[in-house]
Amino acid sequence: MTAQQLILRQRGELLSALCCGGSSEGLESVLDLLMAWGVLAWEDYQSTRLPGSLALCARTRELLDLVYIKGDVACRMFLAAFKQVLPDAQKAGINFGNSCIVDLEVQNELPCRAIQTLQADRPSLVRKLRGSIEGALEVLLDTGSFTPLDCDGVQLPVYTPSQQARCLLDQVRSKGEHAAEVLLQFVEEREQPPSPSIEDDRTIPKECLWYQKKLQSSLSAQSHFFISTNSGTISLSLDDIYIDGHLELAQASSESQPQRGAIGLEDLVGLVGTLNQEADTVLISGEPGTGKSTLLQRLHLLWARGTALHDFLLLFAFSCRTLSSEQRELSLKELLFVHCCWPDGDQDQLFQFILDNPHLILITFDGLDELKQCFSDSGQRHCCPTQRAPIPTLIFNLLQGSLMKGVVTSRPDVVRPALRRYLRKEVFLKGFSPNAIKCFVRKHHSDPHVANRVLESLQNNTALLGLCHIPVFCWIVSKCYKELLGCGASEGGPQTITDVYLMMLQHFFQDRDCLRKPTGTEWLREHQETALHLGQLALDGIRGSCYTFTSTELLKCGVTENDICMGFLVNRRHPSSFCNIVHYEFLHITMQCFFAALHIVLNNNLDRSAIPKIFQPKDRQPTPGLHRACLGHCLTQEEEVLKEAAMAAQSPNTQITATFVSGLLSHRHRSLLLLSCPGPTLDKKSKQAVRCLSKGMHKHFKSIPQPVEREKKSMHAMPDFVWLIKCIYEMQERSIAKDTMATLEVEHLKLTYCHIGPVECTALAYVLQHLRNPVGLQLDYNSVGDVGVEQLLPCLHVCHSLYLRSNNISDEGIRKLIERGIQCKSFQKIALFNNRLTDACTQHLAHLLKMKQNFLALRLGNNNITAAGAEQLAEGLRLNRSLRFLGLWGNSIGDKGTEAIANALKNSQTLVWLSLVDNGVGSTGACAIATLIKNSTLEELWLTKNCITRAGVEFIVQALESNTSVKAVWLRGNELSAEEIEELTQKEPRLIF
Ligand SMILES: Nc1ncnc2c1ncn2[C@@H]1O[C@H](COP(=O)(O)OP(=O)(O)OP(=O)(O)O)[C@@H](O)[C@H]1O
Repeated sequence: MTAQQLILRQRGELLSALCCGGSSEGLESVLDLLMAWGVLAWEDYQSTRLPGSLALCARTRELLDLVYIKGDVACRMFLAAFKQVLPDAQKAGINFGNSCIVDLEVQNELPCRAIQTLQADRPSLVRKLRGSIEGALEVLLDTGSFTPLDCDGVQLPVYTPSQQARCLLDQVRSKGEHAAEVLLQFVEEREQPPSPSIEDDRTIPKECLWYQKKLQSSLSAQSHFFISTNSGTISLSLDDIYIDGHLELAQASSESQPQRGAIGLEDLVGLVGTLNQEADTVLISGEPGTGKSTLLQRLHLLWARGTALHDFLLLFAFSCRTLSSEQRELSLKELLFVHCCWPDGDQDQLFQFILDNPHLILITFDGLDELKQCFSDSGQRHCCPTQRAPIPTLIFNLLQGSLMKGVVTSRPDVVRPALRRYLRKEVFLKGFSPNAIKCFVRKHHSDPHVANRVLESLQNNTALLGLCHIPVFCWIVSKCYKELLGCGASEGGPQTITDVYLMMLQHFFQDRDCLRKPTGTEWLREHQETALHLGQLALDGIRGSCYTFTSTELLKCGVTENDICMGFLVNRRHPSSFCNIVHYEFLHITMQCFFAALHIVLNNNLDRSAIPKIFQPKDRQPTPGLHRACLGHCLTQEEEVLKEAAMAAQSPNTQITATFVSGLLSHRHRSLLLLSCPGPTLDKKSKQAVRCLSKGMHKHFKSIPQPVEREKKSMHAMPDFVWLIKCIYEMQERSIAKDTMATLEVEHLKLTYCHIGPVECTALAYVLQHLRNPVGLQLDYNSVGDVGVEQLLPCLHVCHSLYLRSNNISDEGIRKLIERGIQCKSFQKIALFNNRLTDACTQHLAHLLKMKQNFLALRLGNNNITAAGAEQLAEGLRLNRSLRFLGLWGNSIGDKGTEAIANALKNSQTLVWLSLVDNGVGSTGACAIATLIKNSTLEELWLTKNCITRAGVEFIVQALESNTSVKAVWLRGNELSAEEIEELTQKEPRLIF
């Protein structure tokens, strides 16, 4: 089949592979390559971009048409580019034929002009520039090649670093040859001089190259897992399961530029997102099970294969969990060689090379939260690489950058300001996107029929779909697909995390019982002993922050060979032990928490205080890093009990355990547990848990300060608040949610930066829907996403305002939100600043404005709305009689969009605030705004950072002559000279420049 036919036949698949996930990065990278290879001319490229409003799918279709028309060679090149750019999961199932090898003869002749070089080297220039946009702009400004306005255009906060780099290249091209030369020279100068670099093998001792090979093969081996099943042991490679998770820079690189950009693995140790040039540590933080360890393993594997982290000669990988069990003091040399990889040759020579070339060494620490001590920089300063120190001291000094570069992963709870000071950058791992879930399921099930059925059941159960954003839950759901598909539609399928883990428990137990499957709910009773043994081990571990166990510890808890064979424990050979000591771990820490919870619920002889202890809120904890021993001397006996409880709560894993306890004590699982535990005992435990939850919530409510005069009563949720809400959700008892919410009296509920994803949204909606009076729900700067929005719908009727700034929401999420919002009487305000909205959502927003004549505020700043979207929005604005605030800051509606909006609003008798900041508005737009000013109720008008000239401002001045309501018109950053500003301010003091 020819390449042309392949493209035609697979148009749908190619389209969905390039568009799935909503990110244009795949398409843009394909375009970069096609331009570089000379398949597309500049004009062709432009046709896939113009008009700027084209949605991703439309642009992709445009490209497919273009290459098809260009003939078979172009199609071959397209397929080659596609194959090169997209990750495996996205190109699965696509037939590339054997025609997709790049035909180098088609490439451009060697470029002789700078502009041609920009095109020919586009893919590598994008890579090089994305971490140094600011530097490049500075040089272009200094040489007069760029104006400040050009710079602003490139640095639009909605752009990811790669998009900024492409925009920069396009802008430079439009400026001509000189600008292109300046940029190329800048790039050349930025490239690191090759001082003892990996490229120059001759300067690297043989010893190191051998050691590198050894490290590489050890890390490659670690990417293979051996799983025992009934039919024997199967080997699974990381390649077989890995799907890219969503990585996001935690903070903006500069205050004025709130980067929302998702980044790729390659940017983890690159320049992108650098906050502190002096620091050498990169932190990857993420909630439990979001895939931090897996991501590190992937990074290690790519390094071992030579496909990533090219700048590092040696990579040392450590697990804090394993290091925690090391009691001895070690030197850096011992840490590297004993705990990671033993050198076969001359150790001293190798170590000296490491010390002399720290820039070629990368150290990774997985699971900082699993160290028994919190990070501290106040302890012993340790700079001598051969001197011994306790393991935490050694790690903390490495993280402070006194020795070499490092990457560290951690759950966010334990990342404290002391550590942040030493971070080069912080990156959040946010789990799977909706598309990644699909890819994961498809990769997991080679039978497409099964994969489709699993995906279908997820679509029909959005609570479960929400859970699947956390990879570990996605893995369980995929693994237990038979149990999942076995749930009839009427039963609804798993809804809570506890449901998912119970499903897994049943799956593992029944997998072993293949010859004699217990029926109905008997499976747990059949395996009660195993559950109790493993539960005891798990609980002891959680209490002592211990996640690896020796055979002796297993024995102490009564764990038998048979229990081990159930598959919940995996064994790991301790790297430091030459004496072959085997350590056991639960498959995942959340599984350890689940078993600990199972033990608390099933064990009839447990201490009465077991449940209150695990529900102890975090603020009762001792200062982080404090040891049992230090507290012991100075406390009374009563305080000792409190201390015990506080210690138990110290680990975030205790909270996860408490969440599972709540779930297991839910009425829904009563019939299952009754076979193993007497009813009265279960009732007692359940009452205890409910009491703890209700006490915890009331403590929160009591802490709400009285509002100052004329301010709303507002509650800023503490992290424990979200956890308590999740526990209530796990219990699935509406009466508890109702009773709790009956006493909450606030007008505003603030949950910004609380790591709220779809799972938390499900729980929030479950509880908040019982609020007595509507509130403003502020969820800014979380990871709600489209699935989270859908989960929030049940509580929309009790939200008068919904704030969802920076939440990775797309048009689809907005469509669903509005569909429901229209039916909610109290719903009056929405803030959607910095999401992924395009013109495809404006028709829905217009519909909302038409339908809701009590709607007050619509804030859409920093999205991708263009003139076409503004025109659609205007349809709604024209028919609305209530809107007071309209924010469109940082979109690109231009003059045309401004005319449409101004026209639609010119008879508004309610609008008091309008922002069109940074929208490419020129004097034509200003003229339209002047007509709006004439007879409107507007009080504040924001037109900062546009391209309005004096002529445009004159229209506004004239309009203001007959208007008394307007108090201020902000015009900073437009195209006016200092003299013009002076003169216009004299004329109209309400203009602010
Ligand atoms: N990117 C991924 N691709 C495929 N599967 C993944 C991915 N990330 C995680 N998983 C699955 O989820 C499980 C848990 O992931 P992992 O242990 O990496 O999470 P974590 O964030 O390190 O959790 P914790 O904070 O509890 O240690 C893995 O064993 C794997 O099955």
